[in-house]
Amino acid sequence: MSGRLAILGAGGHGRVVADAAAVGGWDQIAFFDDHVASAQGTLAALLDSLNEFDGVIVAIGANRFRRRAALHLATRQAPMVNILHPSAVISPSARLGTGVFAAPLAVAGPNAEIGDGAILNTSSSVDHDARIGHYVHIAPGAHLSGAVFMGTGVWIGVGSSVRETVAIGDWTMVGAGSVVVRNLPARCIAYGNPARYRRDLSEEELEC
Ligand SMILES: CC(=O)SCCNC(=O)CCNC(=O)[C@H](O)C(C)(C)COP(=O)(O)OP(=O)(O)OC[C@H]1O[C@@H](n2cnc3c(N)ncnc32)[C@H](O)[C@@H]1OP(=O)(O)O
Repeated sequence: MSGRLAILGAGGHGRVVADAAAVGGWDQIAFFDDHVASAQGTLAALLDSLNEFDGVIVAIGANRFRRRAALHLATRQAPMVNILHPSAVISPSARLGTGVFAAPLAVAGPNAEIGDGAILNTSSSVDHDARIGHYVHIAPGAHLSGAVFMGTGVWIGVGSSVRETVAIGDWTMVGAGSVVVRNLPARCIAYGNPARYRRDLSEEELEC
């Protein structure tokens, strides 16, 4: 894919997405961010200049903020695209939503379903028949076995693994290095080996 790409989010994750986009052939890349002075402009500026871009992706690591921004852009018919690093291995039978990012060495297996705005971060894997909801983040080095189910906005911490067929409810955060062997409810924090429910997410955490 070549052309002009707008990335909303000029932080560390945005730069990872930009690297993948450049390797993948996008030749002009502009950052937009409300909080980074070096960005070309704010979200408002991006909304005003959408017709200058061939593609737009939201590169905000926090799942709720990424979702909010993507839904806002969708109301303005932004040309949302997926950025898949050329070293990512996506099965031909996997189904990807829009605004998906697959980092270097990420894998999505046969018949996997990856929701809008999901992040498959560096060297993570999502195996066959898994269903990954919208705005999920699979952090670097996390591995999901076959036929797992992740609700909207789930966060799987760096280096974690999830046993086959396990289901995790919306917005739940699984801590770094966890081993998930049982289903987890929505809107909670869980971690450890085996991963256990620790507490519910606070209203404040659910807002960020
Ligand atoms: C490219 C990128 O960088 S992507 C980013 C990748 N980063 C991640 O995946 C990080 C995921 N986040 C975590 O693991 C966090 O520790 C969370 C969300 C699980 C918990 O965060 P908090 O609620 O703030 O917990 P906090 O740091 O206060 O720790 C509370 C206790 O839990 C323990 N704890 C926290 N996380 C873990 C974990 N993953 N495994 C085991 N114990 C943990 C702490 O040691 C502490 O124990 P103590 O009370 O005995 O001292």
